[in-house]
Amino acid sequence: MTDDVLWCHDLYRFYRSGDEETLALRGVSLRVARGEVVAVVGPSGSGKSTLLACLAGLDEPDGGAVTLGGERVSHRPEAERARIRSRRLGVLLQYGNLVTHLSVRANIQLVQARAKGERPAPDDLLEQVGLRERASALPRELSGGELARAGLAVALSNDPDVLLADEPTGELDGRTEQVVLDLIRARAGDGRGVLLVTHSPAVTGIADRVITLSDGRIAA
Ligand SMILES: Nc1ncnc2c1ncn2[C@@H]1O[C@H](COP(=O)(O)OP(=O)(O)OP(=O)(O)O)[C@@H](O)[C@H]1O
Repeated sequence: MTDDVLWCHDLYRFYRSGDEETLALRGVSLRVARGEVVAVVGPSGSGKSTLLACLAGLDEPDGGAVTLGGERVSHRPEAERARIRSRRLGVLLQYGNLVTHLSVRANIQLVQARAKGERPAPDDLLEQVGLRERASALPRELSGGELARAGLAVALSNDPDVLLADEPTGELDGRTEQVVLDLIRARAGDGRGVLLVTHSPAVTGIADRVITLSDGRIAA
């Protein structure tokens, strides 16, 4: 029994277009232990988003394996990957994880309808991110900072073992950034884990470990 809440071994991902082949991941292995926040940094094009998508089971690696909370997600049919994601994973993506025609509260309820087990009350989640008053708002009615916090509430609404986030603080002002970072850091308590992809020193500042990707590999 491993203590790792997220684990990947020897991940490879190739992209082909015509005769061109890009090796986006070249044998990436990493682990996130329970209670740990890990940040992944690296220059543009180094493979960070590809790695995040493979870890989330949103993309299928060409080689290697991924496990989430001890369950293998790689090399499984999409329906099974979706089931594991809905129970174990929260994903916060740079370009939003909200359904545009649903209110913030309805977005949370949508994720919760697919998840099993203990689920936090939507209004409690919104209270935590300081958006209780905006529960009925549509995503387009929110400011950038409110949208980031709503995205975090949605990512946490299935009470996930693992939170994966791509540039979670984007363009936020300093105060909102701190609120979001405090919530993410707190998320790694209770035996859960967080993996963040970022360019921001403020974000790497909350990490227990920082991993550098370079040209699809983990740099020494
Ligand atoms: N769908 C795709 N088809 C072809 N090549 C792709 C595709 N997605 C990514 N790539 C290539 O794979 C490599 C890794 O891209 P990726 O988006 O993972 O990097 P990144 O580190 O997240 O970059 P950034 O910091 O700019 O977001 C790049 O060379 C990119 O051009």
